[in-house]
Amino acid sequence: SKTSLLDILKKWLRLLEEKCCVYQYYKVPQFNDNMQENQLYRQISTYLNSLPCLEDSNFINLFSGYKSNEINLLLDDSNQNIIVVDNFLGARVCWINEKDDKTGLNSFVLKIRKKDKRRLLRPYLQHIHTKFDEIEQRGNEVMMRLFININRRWISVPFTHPATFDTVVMEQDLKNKVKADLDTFLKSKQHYTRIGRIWKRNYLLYGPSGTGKSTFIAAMANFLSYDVYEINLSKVSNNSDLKLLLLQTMNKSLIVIEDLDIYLSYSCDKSAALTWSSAILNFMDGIFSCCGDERVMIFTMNNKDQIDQTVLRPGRIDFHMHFPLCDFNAFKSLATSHLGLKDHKLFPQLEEVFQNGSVLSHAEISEIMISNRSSPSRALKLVISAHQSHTKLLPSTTSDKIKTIQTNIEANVATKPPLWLSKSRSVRPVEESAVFPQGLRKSQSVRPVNELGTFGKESVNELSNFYGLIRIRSSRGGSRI
Ligand SMILES: Nc1ncnc2c1ncn2[C@@H]1O[C@H](COP(=O)(O)OP(=O)(O)OP(=O)(O)O)[C@@H](O)[C@H]1O
Repeated sequence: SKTSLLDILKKWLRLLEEKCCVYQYYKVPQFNDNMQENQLYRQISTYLNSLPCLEDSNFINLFSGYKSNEINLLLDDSNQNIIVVDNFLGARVCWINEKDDKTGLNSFVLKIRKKDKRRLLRPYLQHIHTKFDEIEQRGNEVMMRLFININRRWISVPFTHPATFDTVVMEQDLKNKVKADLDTFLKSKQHYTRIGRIWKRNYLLYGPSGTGKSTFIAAMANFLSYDVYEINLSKVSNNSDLKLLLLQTMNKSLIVIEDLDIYLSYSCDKSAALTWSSAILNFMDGIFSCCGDERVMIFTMNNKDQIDQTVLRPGRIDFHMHFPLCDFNAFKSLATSHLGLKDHKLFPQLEEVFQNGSVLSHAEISEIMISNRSSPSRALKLVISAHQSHTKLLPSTTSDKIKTIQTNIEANVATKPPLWLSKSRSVRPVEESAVFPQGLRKSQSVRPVNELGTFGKESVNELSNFYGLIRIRSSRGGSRI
């Protein structure tokens, strides 16, 4: 046909042109010799992926987009010799994707006619830079990204965590302090340069599990509109991998290491803790930490007492934030947001039980409220009873939780009846003839005791159900170097 003949002709013309006309080639590797990401490579990749002519390229990946009916075309950098042809100032420029067989690293090769090079090269690269900034700007408005490490590389997914400083329940003063600290940090580029310090800020968030540390990190990211790089240390095999990961992070980002105490705690494995300490110290303020600007590093821990205190000294950690168990004020905020309660007749009683000490995390109270949304009174009673029974809800497996609570109940039932186990709000009267453990009398209003003097299957099921609703983070394991 006419078109295919035209195509063949064009192809021949191109081949002829390549033979006769001298082209200039420019290679843009993805990484430099120090394995630092070449920003130009990133800009070109983003730019090429935005070109409508991408669909004319010889090999392209198709992905479903963010919206359900959207299809995105993306360069496949695992394949080599993919050609994308662009037009700039009336000239034809050609990009070829190459992959080094030995190292497996990618690069882009720009091919332009020699006669065009003076006129085109600089304005074209400037054009790519400007387009990249525009795309990033748009992207940031639409979507931030969460990066996670797979060994020595990052992969990313859209960051869509809805937490904000308004939704995180904590002391307002502390929230304001953090906001002010971040605001000052953002405006302080010149100050940091003047005093010869790297423009970064390190935070330590510490406290029991489920008190909102990770949620607060998400709120900080949303406040700053920064991408988040979450380093999973169990996927990092040594100090240089950690450096490499740091080198590949971008400016204006949050770099997070969660549960650092697991790796640094002397009580577990002293030599591993020492190795990690040195790696983390380098990471926090070593010479490598100066690559890049405007970064906030966040470390979380359950307990900061069992680790080498040099890790926590000023300069390494600039801001310490304690996340305690849920107190009465926090409880009231959760009751408002989760149950729509501003006040309740049980609040005075709740205030009293909280005064004797908090035993539940925000996560645990949230779950009680979420699973009893249809009955706020029941949710409040469960919180009261959990405090009264002084039951720690921390064992990691459901069967352990059930065992723990049963033991607690059996030990305490005579003095502290765990009413919160009862599904019905009214307390069932105890039969005169029933046999009760530990001399329980009928005047004591507790419910689920069977003839054998133990909690029946039904009660254990209730426990299972109750605990099943509590989302406690999986046991905090992880391999070490
Ligand atoms: N202070 C809080 N304000 C609002 N919600 C909270 C708070 N703390 C916990 N939550 C709720 O509990 C869940 C778990 O909290 P989160 O993961 O932030 O706790 P954590 O302190 O990071 O726990 P861990 O130490 O186990 O990582 C969150 O999804 C959130 O819904």
